[in-house]
Amino acid sequence: MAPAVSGNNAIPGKASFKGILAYAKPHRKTFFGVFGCTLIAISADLLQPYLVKIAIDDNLMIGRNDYGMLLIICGIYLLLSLLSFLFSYLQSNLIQFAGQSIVARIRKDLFAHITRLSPSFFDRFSSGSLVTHVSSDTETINQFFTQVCLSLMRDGMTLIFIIVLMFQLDPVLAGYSMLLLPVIALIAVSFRSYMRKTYQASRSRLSRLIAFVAENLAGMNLIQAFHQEKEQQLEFDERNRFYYKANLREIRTSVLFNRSFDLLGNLSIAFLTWIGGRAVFHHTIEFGVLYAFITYIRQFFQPINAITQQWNTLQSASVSMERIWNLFRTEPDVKEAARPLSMPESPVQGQIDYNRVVFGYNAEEPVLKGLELHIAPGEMIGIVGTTGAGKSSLISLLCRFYDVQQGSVRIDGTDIRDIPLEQLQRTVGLVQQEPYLYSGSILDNVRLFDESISREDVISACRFVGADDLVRRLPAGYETMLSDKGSGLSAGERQLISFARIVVFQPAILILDEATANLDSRTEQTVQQALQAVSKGRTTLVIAHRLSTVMGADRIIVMSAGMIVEEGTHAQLLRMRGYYEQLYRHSQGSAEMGIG
Ligand SMILES: Nc1ncnc2c1ncn2[C@@H]1O[C@H](COP(=O)(O)OP(=O)(O)OP(=O)(O)O)[C@@H](O)[C@H]1O
Repeated sequence: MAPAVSGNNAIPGKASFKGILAYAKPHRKTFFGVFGCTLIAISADLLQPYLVKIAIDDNLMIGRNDYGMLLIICGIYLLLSLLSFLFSYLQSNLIQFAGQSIVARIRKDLFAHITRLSPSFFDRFSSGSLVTHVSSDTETINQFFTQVCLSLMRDGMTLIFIIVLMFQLDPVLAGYSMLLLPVIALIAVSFRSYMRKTYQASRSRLSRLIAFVAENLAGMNLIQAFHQEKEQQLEFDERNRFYYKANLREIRTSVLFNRSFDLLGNLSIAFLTWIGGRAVFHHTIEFGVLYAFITYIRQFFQPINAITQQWNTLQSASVSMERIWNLFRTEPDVKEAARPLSMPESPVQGQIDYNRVVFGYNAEEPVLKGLELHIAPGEMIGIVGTTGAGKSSLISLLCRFYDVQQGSVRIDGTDIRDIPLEQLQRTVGLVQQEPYLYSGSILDNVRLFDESISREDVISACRFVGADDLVRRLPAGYETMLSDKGSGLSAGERQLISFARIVVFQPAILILDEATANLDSRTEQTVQQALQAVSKGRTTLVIAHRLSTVMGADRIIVMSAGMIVEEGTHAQLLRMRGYYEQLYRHSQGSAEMGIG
């Protein structure tokens, strides 16, 4: 499995925190609003026990029996409750609005950034871990704003207010209560590191589980074809069990922590009732003060507990921030030139030069070793060779999925690294063995959602490649919706749709990667005809395992171990009696035996 973008043990860096916080800046006013609402809601909440204390000490206990005053106190109490309700509601809505907006923006930028990354990045990172970053990591950041920030603000303020009110009521009792602070801090700190570990273990196991499911779903047909269901099930069970155990451990720790806090809270109430009760007996404090104190001490634990409970979220948020920030910092390997040059000829002629190209997926192991290849405008080149010879690598370089390590690839004399990426993408059209079809209509799949291309252009392109009849036979014609990479169409039909794309977008250079390898001979014929039609007037490179696909090419190059070992027309190569002739004889044998 590919590793996560950054390890789970990543130390939350300042840079990542600052970077993510920059997303919160436009919402400064909202955060001020939240602060204001919190201040009003807390004040309203905390004044209530104080009111009861006034009612007890200044009215009930001294036998004043002032009904009017009692009624006013009850009225104010009710009003404070309403205020607290209203401003708490406002505060929650405001913080949710800010959090959701921030995260929606991060998700948008993240997705845009991922789509700009080079194929080498996707070689390294599994789609499963990327799904986790875009979905759950951003959600954790939302929790950071809506839970951690809110709790720090609300519970932090509550704590300060309670301490002030306690000292104002009775400094001695308040002093006793403060004795509890170090005990609370000790418990919080001792649990902290353990909780962090359990949390991280559970997160990394969950991300491994998600990645496994995503990879399995993507390759389900292969798993079923090779009867790997049992093996995969065993592997899944193992990962599932690991996650289950880690999750249970995390929950157990968290419950133990919370219950210890409850226990401590109850012990302190007992302690205060003892000390305060004695003081009431000795008339050193009033009964209302003791009542207010007991109420405050209950409320005293709540914010501390709430803040420490946020520790988990803070931990996960810092890990998520670090991972997302690392992703943002990942630069595409293939970059736009600092000063891009446009190709001199317009329209593009389609001359291609590979000049002493050295390339490898890692620098130590070159796949192409000083390759030299020159292709004239409009020429059709067939590329053949054994598996792993470097055929796909050759065309990946022309599409600039990767950059050469030495030498250069040029189109019409311009190094492709100097050509603006968008112009290069328009110049080089690629039809892969398994053309990618999007969820959407046939119409949109041909014009790649480019509304500036008319329906008529799409229809005439389909007619040109011989796909019009097949599209019209579909239930909704050009509006037929394809789902799941066009699973309703045959391989040949998907191929024809991708040819129609080429006709619509008119690239000067066309690349076909084993485009007809999967087709039956009748469909192959249709596709061959389409290929002939599409390749007319443009430089075409065709990689084929079936020699029949490239026999008519202007030139065939034969590759082996990253080098061109033979080249010429079909007839010339046969006359050489070399590598190509062997391949040809082998393919003839296979055809006679009904293979390939
Ligand atoms: N993304 C990649 N990361 C690392 N190595 C790769 C990658 N793609 C290909 N290779 C390696 O580079 C070498 C050349 O591969 P390439 O796909 O270019 O050969 P090919 O001739 O197209 O083979 P095939 O006919 O099997 O598709 C092989 O050894 C292959 O294992």
